[in-house]
Amino acid sequence: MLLDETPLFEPSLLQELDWSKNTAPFSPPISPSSPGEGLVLRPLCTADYNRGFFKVLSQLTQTGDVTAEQFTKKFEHMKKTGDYYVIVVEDTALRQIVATATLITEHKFIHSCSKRGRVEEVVVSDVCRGKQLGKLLVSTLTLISKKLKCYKITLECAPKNVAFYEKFGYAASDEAYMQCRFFD
Ligand SMILES: CC(=O)SCCNC(=O)CCNC(=O)[C@H](O)C(C)(C)COP(=O)(O)OP(=O)(O)OC[C@H]1O[C@@H](n2cnc3c(N)ncnc32)[C@H](O)[C@@H]1OP(=O)(O)O
Repeated sequence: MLLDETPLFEPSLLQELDWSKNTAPFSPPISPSSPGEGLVLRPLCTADYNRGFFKVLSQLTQTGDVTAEQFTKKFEHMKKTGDYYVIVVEDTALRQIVATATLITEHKFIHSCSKRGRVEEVVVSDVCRGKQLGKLLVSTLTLISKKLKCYKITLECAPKNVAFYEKFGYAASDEAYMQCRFFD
Protein backbone atom coordinates (compact mmCIF):
# COMPACT_ATOMS: atom_id res chain seq x y z
CA MET A 1 0.00 0.00 0.00
CA LEU A 2 1.44 3.33 -1.11
CA LEU A 3 1.11 5.92 1.64
CA ASP A 4 2.56 9.31 0.78
CA GLU A 5 2.73 13.01 1.53
CA THR A 6 0.18 14.16 -1.08
CA PRO A 7 -2.00 16.72 0.74
CA LEU A 8 -5.79 16.32 0.90
CA PHE A 9 -6.18 19.94 -0.24
CA GLU A 10 -3.97 22.74 -1.50
CA PRO A 11 -1.64 23.71 1.43
CA SER A 12 -1.43 27.31 0.19
CA LEU A 13 -4.99 27.76 1.48
CA LEU A 14 -3.55 27.64 5.00
CA GLN A 15 -0.65 29.96 4.24
CA GLU A 16 -2.90 32.53 2.58
CA LEU A 17 -5.33 32.86 5.49
CA ASP A 18 -5.63 36.36 6.89
CA TRP A 19 -4.85 35.49 10.51
CA SER A 20 -5.53 39.10 11.60
CA LYS A 21 -9.23 38.29 11.04
CA ASN A 22 -9.09 35.58 13.72
CA THR A 23 -11.34 36.50 16.66
CA ALA A 24 -10.05 34.19 19.46
CA PRO A 25 -7.17 35.54 21.57
CA PHE A 26 -3.88 33.59 21.63
CA SER A 27 -1.29 34.02 24.34
CA PRO A 28 1.50 33.37 23.48
CA PRO A 29 0.60 34.14 19.84
CA ILE A 30 0.49 31.09 17.56
CA SER A 31 -0.85 30.79 14.01
CA PRO A 32 -1.25 28.18 11.24
CA SER A 33 2.27 28.95 9.95
CA SER A 34 3.78 28.98 13.51
CA PRO A 35 1.76 26.54 15.62
CA GLY A 36 4.50 26.15 18.26
CA GLU A 37 8.01 24.76 18.69
CA GLY A 38 8.44 21.46 16.81
CA LEU A 39 4.90 21.47 15.43
CA VAL A 40 3.46 21.91 11.94
CA LEU A 41 -0.14 22.48 10.91
CA ARG A 42 -0.95 21.08 7.47
CA PRO A 43 -3.53 19.17 5.41
CA LEU A 44 -3.90 15.45 6.09
CA CYS A 45 -1.90 13.06 3.86
CA THR A 46 -2.08 9.26 3.60
CA ALA A 47 1.32 8.82 5.34
CA ASP A 48 -0.44 10.10 8.49
CA TYR A 49 -2.00 6.63 8.73
CA ASN A 50 1.35 5.48 10.19
CA ARG A 51 1.77 8.59 12.33
CA GLY A 52 -0.97 7.90 14.83
CA PHE A 53 -3.83 9.70 13.07
CA PHE A 54 -6.32 7.08 14.23
CA LYS A 55 -4.87 7.04 17.74
CA VAL A 56 -5.80 10.72 18.04
CA LEU A 57 -9.27 10.19 16.52
CA SER A 58 -9.90 7.33 18.95
CA GLN A 59 -9.75 9.87 21.79
CA LEU A 60 -12.96 11.34 20.36
CA THR A 61 -14.99 8.31 19.38
CA GLN A 62 -14.89 4.74 18.09
CA THR A 63 -12.83 4.56 14.90
CA GLY A 64 -13.05 0.85 14.12
CA ASP A 65 -10.08 -1.11 12.77
CA VAL A 66 -9.48 0.76 9.53
CA THR A 67 -6.92 -0.79 7.17
CA ALA A 68 -4.43 1.30 5.17
CA GLU A 69 -6.36 0.35 2.04
CA GLN A 70 -9.70 1.54 3.43
CA PHE A 71 -8.07 4.75 4.63
CA THR A 72 -6.49 5.46 1.24
CA LYS A 73 -9.73 4.79 -0.61
CA LYS A 74 -11.65 7.18 1.65
CA PHE A 75 -8.88 9.78 1.37
CA GLU A 76 -8.99 9.61 -2.45
CA HIS A 77 -12.75 10.03 -2.42
CA MET A 78 -12.54 13.05 -0.12
CA LYS A 79 -9.76 14.59 -2.22
CA LYS A 80 -11.73 14.13 -5.44
CA THR A 81 -14.79 15.94 -4.12
CA GLY A 82 -12.69 18.93 -3.03
CA ASP A 83 -15.06 19.52 -0.12
CA TYR A 84 -13.03 18.01 2.73
CA TYR A 85 -10.49 20.02 4.68
CA VAL A 86 -8.93 17.70 7.25
CA ILE A 87 -6.11 19.48 9.05
CA VAL A 88 -3.57 17.90 11.37
CA VAL A 89 -0.89 19.11 13.75
CA GLU A 90 2.25 16.97 13.60
CA ASP A 91 4.97 16.78 16.23
CA THR A 92 7.90 16.77 13.81
CA ALA A 93 10.41 15.29 16.27
CA LEU A 94 8.16 12.35 17.15
CA ARG A 95 6.63 12.17 13.65
CA GLN A 96 3.25 11.79 15.32
CA ILE A 97 -0.08 13.49 14.74
CA VAL A 98 -1.13 15.28 17.93
CA ALA A 99 -4.32 17.05 16.82
CA THR A 100 -6.85 17.09 14.00
CA ALA A 101 -10.07 18.78 12.89
CA THR A 102 -12.25 18.65 9.77
CA LEU A 103 -14.18 21.22 7.76
CA ILE A 104 -16.70 19.93 5.23
CA THR A 105 -18.37 22.22 2.73
CA GLU A 106 -21.90 21.34 1.69
CA HIS A 107 -23.31 22.72 -1.58
CA LYS A 108 -26.71 24.41 -1.59
CA PHE A 109 -29.28 25.75 -4.06
CA ILE A 110 -30.53 28.16 -1.40
CA HIS A 111 -28.78 31.43 -0.52
CA SER A 112 -27.91 31.96 -4.20
CA CYS A 113 -26.36 28.52 -4.65
CA SER A 114 -24.15 29.08 -1.64
CA LYS A 115 -22.18 26.69 0.57
CA ARG A 116 -22.43 25.82 4.22
CA GLY A 117 -19.48 24.69 6.37
CA ARG A 118 -19.53 21.98 9.03
CA VAL A 119 -16.85 21.47 11.67
CA GLU A 120 -16.34 17.85 12.67
CA GLU A 121 -13.88 15.63 14.57
CA VAL A 122 -12.01 18.26 16.56
CA VAL A 123 -9.58 16.41 18.80
CA VAL A 124 -6.29 17.16 20.51
CA SER A 125 -4.21 14.30 21.91
CA ASP A 126 -4.64 14.24 25.71
CA VAL A 127 -0.92 14.89 26.33
CA CYS A 128 -1.09 18.05 24.19
CA ARG A 129 -4.26 19.63 25.54
CA GLY A 130 -4.18 23.13 27.02
CA LYS A 131 -1.53 24.36 24.53
CA GLN A 132 -4.04 26.31 22.40
CA LEU A 133 -4.03 23.68 19.64
CA GLY A 134 -7.80 23.14 19.79
CA LYS A 135 -8.27 26.88 19.50
CA LEU A 136 -5.82 27.02 16.60
CA LEU A 137 -7.64 24.26 14.71
CA VAL A 138 -11.13 25.73 15.12
CA SER A 139 -9.94 29.28 14.33
CA THR A 140 -8.22 27.99 11.20
CA LEU A 141 -11.24 26.05 9.92
CA THR A 142 -13.58 28.96 10.66
CA LEU A 143 -11.36 31.33 8.64
CA ILE A 144 -11.12 28.80 5.78
CA SER A 145 -14.92 28.52 5.63
CA LYS A 146 -15.16 32.31 5.40
CA LYS A 147 -12.54 32.41 2.67
CA LEU A 148 -14.46 29.70 0.77
CA LYS A 149 -17.55 31.94 1.02
CA CYS A 150 -19.68 29.64 3.15
CA TYR A 151 -22.79 31.55 4.26
CA LYS A 152 -22.60 29.86 7.68
CA ILE A 153 -20.63 27.26 9.59
CA THR A 154 -22.10 24.89 12.15
CA LEU A 155 -21.08 22.12 14.53
CA GLU A 156 -22.55 19.77 17.11
CA CYS A 157 -20.84 19.34 20.46
CA ALA A 158 -21.34 18.10 23.99
CA PRO A 159 -22.75 20.70 26.43
CA LYS A 160 -19.37 20.76 28.26
CA ASN A 161 -17.68 22.06 25.10
CA VAL A 162 -20.13 24.91 24.39
CA ALA A 163 -17.94 27.50 26.19
CA PHE A 164 -14.95 26.39 24.08
CA TYR A 165 -16.77 27.04 20.77
CA GLU A 166 -18.26 30.33 21.95
CA LYS A 167 -14.70 31.70 21.85
CA PHE A 168 -14.89 31.68 18.04
CA GLY A 169 -18.34 33.26 17.73
CA TYR A 170 -20.40 30.04 17.61
CA ALA A 171 -23.74 30.38 19.41
CA ALA A 172 -26.31 27.75 20.38
CA SER A 173 -29.42 27.91 18.20
CA ASP A 174 -33.08 27.21 19.01
CA GLU A 175 -33.21 24.44 16.45
CA ALA A 176 -33.40 20.91 17.78
CA TYR A 177 -30.58 18.55 16.86
CA MET A 178 -32.21 15.36 15.60
CA GLN A 179 -30.68 12.11 14.48
CA CYS A 180 -31.57 8.58 13.52
CA ARG A 181 -28.67 6.36 14.44
CA PHE A 182 -28.26 3.08 12.53
CA PHE A 183 -25.05 1.80 14.12
CA ASP A 184 -22.06 3.00 16.18
C1 LIG B 1 -17.37 19.56 16.63
C2 LIG B 1 -16.59 18.56 17.47
O1 LIG B 1 -15.74 17.86 17.00
S1 LIG B 1 -16.94 18.49 19.16
C3 LIG B 1 -15.71 17.42 19.84
C4 LIG B 1 -14.65 18.18 20.59
N1 LIG B 1 -13.59 17.26 20.95
C5 LIG B 1 -13.57 16.52 22.09
O2 LIG B 1 -14.45 16.61 22.96
C6 LIG B 1 -12.40 15.55 22.22
C7 LIG B 1 -11.70 15.68 23.55
N2 LIG B 1 -11.26 17.05 23.84
C8 LIG B 1 -10.26 17.65 23.15
O3 LIG B 1 -9.68 17.10 22.22
C9 LIG B 1 -9.85 19.03 23.61
O4 LIG B 1 -10.06 19.16 24.98
C10 LIG B 1 -10.55 20.22 22.88
C11 LIG B 1 -10.46 20.06 21.37
C12 LIG B 1 -12.02 20.34 23.28
C13 LIG B 1 -9.84 21.51 23.30
O5 LIG B 1 -8.52 21.45 22.86
P1 LIG B 1 -7.30 22.05 23.69
O6 LIG B 1 -6.12 22.10 22.79
O7 LIG B 1 -7.14 21.34 24.98
O8 LIG B 1 -7.83 23.50 24.01
P2 LIG B 1 -7.01 24.84 23.97
O9 LIG B 1 -5.72 24.72 24.70
O10 LIG B 1 -6.98 25.33 22.57
O11 LIG B 1 -8.02 25.70 24.86
C14 LIG B 1 -8.35 26.92 24.46
C15 LIG B 1 -9.25 27.57 25.47
O12 LIG B 1 -10.46 26.84 25.62
C16 LIG B 1 -10.63 26.46 26.97
N3 LIG B 1 -11.15 25.12 26.92
C17 LIG B 1 -10.53 23.99 26.57
N4 LIG B 1 -11.39 22.96 26.59
C18 LIG B 1 -12.58 23.47 26.96
C19 LIG B 1 -13.85 22.91 27.18
N5 LIG B 1 -14.11 21.62 27.00
N6 LIG B 1 -14.86 23.75 27.56
C20 LIG B 1 -14.62 25.07 27.73
N7 LIG B 1 -13.43 25.65 27.54
C21 LIG B 1 -12.43 24.85 27.18
C22 LIG B 1 -9.28 26.58 27.62
O13 LIG B 1 -9.40 26.89 28.98
C23 LIG B 1 -8.66 27.74 26.84
O14 LIG B 1 -9.17 28.98 27.33
P3 LIG B 1 -8.33 30.34 27.17
O15 LIG B 1 -8.01 30.52 25.72
O16 LIG B 1 -9.28 31.38 27.67
O17 LIG B 1 -7.12 30.15 28.00
